[in-house]
Amino acid sequence: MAFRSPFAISRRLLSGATPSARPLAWSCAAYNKTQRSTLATVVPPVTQDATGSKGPTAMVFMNMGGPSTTNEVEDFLSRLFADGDLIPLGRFQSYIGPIIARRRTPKIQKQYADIGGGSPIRKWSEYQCTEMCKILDKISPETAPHKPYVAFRYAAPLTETMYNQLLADGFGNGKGGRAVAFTQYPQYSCSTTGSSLNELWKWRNRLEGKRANGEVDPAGAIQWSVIDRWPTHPGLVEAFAQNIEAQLKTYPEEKRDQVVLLFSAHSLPMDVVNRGDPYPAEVAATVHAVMQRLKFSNPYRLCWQSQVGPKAWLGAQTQDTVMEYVKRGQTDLVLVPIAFTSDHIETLYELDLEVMEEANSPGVKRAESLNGNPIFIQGLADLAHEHLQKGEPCSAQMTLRCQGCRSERCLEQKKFFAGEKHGSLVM
Ligand SMILES: C=CC1=C(C)c2cc3[nH]c(cc4nc(cc5[nH]c(cc1n2)c(C)c5CCC(=O)O)C(CCC(=O)O)=C4C)c(C)c3C=C
Ligand code: FES
Ligand SMILES: [Fe+2]
Repeated sequence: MAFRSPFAISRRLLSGATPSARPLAWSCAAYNKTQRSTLATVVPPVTQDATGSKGPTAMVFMNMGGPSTTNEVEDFLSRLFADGDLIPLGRFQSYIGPIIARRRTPKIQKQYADIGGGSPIRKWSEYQCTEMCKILDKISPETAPHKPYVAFRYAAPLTETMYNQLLADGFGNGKGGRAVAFTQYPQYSCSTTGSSLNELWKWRNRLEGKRANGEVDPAGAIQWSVIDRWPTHPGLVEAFAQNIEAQLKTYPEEKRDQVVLLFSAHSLPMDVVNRGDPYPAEVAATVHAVMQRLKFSNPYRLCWQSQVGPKAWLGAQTQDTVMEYVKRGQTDLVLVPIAFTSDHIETLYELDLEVMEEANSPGVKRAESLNGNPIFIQGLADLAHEHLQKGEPCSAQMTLRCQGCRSERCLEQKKFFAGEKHGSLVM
């Protein structure tokens, strides 16, 4: 079965929205024609070739994704509400999920319409991954060429599509090859990165297991490793810090150091927090590292946004925080989205339209998202390079399940990605 490159599909949808004037090598039709057919036969196992390279290496960016057009909103929400790792609805998930998704669709469609007709996450993910791979080819020739892939959890290109593409491109299928699952959530949550890894593990077993009566033959299978978290990586911290500094410069010098920095992250339901999810602590670690880099120049707080439904969620909420400080007379505030690496509905709609409008004060501003920031993309390449050189399957943190976790899926997935070396430690 022939699969179109997920990147080629995106170019059609976004029609010229790619933020680079240069052509994206991996999405170029000519490149696909020549390179893919070659790749399909020559992907070597992870032994060094005559040039000294152990490549090609597939670099797979994992994220939740978003609807590129308003027509995709219902499918996006249906997948999201079908995900028991994100929204556990018990035995009736497959019935209740689609009902909630359908009822929520018009409201969310309107929000995407208001931010320009769709989520920019696909455009940015493809750009960031492609640019990172170009840098990696230069700084890590021993694992070159690096091939960019994107695997989204709830929107195209889905994990299944990406995996089929990997196989079509000559990875796996008895030929081995190395692939890195690189989460684009800097801070680990079982509801985000954990869910993406569960999905990747599922499709690995389904698609590679086809070869030998459902059993995956490890000899010729893709060799996976995982970049599972990077909350304090210097490239991430530097990019955030520079964006904050740029926004602070827009205030008059005499009151610049009195501007309050409000770091804002997507909230988590309290039952997920109490289960022991690592995300709140890792978000706090990012905030602290950024403030350390800024030499604690300004007062700051961390607050939480985008709670959905009637459950208790981690607070204080971003909107309440802004309104409370404005009410107290603190009208110079810089909002800093700290848990996502590109713009999305939470920044473009919730912060820029809802929060800013309600605050109704010119002193309330937002730091730019990382998007195509070259410092950030260089940071991604450095991080990937460090990972490739280390040769570890994942971080030590991956071997621990949450204290309250009862999920067999989490257990098996973690054992798999922790690999031979650390798999026995998973508990
Ligand atoms: C680090 C980021 C995120 C965490 C943690 C997270 C947890 C989480 N989210 C929901 C429910 C929904 N999230 C929705 C959209 C959405 N979520 C994030 C990020 C995180 N979510 C983003 C970036 C987006 C928007 C994507 C885009 O296209 O811009 C939605 C859909 C929108 C809506 O219906 O309001 C839901 C639902 C839960 C329950 C949860 C933790 C368990
Ligand atoms: S819920 Fe955290 S490891 Fe399973
Ligand atoms: Fe969310």
